[in-house]
Amino acid sequence: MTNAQLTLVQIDNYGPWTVTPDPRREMDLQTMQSRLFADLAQFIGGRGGYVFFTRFDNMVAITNGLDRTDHELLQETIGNRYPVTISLGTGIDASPIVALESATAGLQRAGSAQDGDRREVLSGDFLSASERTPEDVQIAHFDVNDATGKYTDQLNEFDSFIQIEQGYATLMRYLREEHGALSFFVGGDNIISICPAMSADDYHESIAHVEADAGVELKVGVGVAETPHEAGMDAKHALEACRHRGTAVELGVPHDDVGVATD
Ligand SMILES: Nc1nc2c(ncn2[C@@H]2O[C@H](COP(=O)(O)OP(=O)(O)OP(=O)(O)O)[C@@H](O)[C@H]2O)c(=O)[nH]1
Repeated sequence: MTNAQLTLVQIDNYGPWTVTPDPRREMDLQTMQSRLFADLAQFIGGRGGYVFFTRFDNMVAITNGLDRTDHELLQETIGNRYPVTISLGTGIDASPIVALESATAGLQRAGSAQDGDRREVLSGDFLSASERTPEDVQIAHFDVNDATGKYTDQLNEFDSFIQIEQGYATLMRYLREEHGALSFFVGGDNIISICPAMSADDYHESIAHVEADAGVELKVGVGVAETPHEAGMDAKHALEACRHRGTAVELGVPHDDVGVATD
């Protein structure tokens, strides 16, 4: 059984800040948001977690392996270096969406995202070392089949983007509704999902649904481990196994099983 620790990252009072005293230059906001995401990715990724940019003012992380002290340090270092602060809510559950619901509830109980005096909230629980197991995190790494040949080398960038986003929209909704999984576009033609304990059949059905609904063909590699980094690396190796074997779904392929490089 999986046991995901999710962290909701919310920029405090960001809406008002973007227009105070006057609306700020959009490219300055984009620069700040993407630098903040880069710093979160480095901090959380360096400790074995994954963070996704989602809407930038709110970001979702899977933080198995990060404890309360790590979260406090993250708030402190962002507060020291940025013109904004962040609140963090955590939740733990076998179902990723339930974990995120409880992470969200902690912040919502403390006040609104746009309360000027609700700052640097840290709410929720953390997995203790003794609770952690090698089955806690299931990561699925989806990739569009031959995106280069079908889209990038054929269509202009905007029409390629529409195709990829349609596949993403269909997949994210299906996995959310059928399995309580959380899916994030990570660039190119790649989608990474935080999943509960799902079977190969579940993944085959997900891929079939996206092909039928959006006309986008996917393959997926899946990894299971104690931390997002380890599960995510196994998922990438499993995706390489799909390419080598011509399969649509590969689960937990050992690194040396398909003649691909190990990390
Ligand atoms: N975030 C992320 N992006 C990747 C990764 N691998 C590839 N990409 C992106 O995906 C794009 C397409 O690469 P591929 O998926 O390898 O190419 P493809 O044409 O779809 O070919 P096949 O996947 O082999 O069918 C690249 O230009 C990158 O932007 C990855 O591991 N993570």
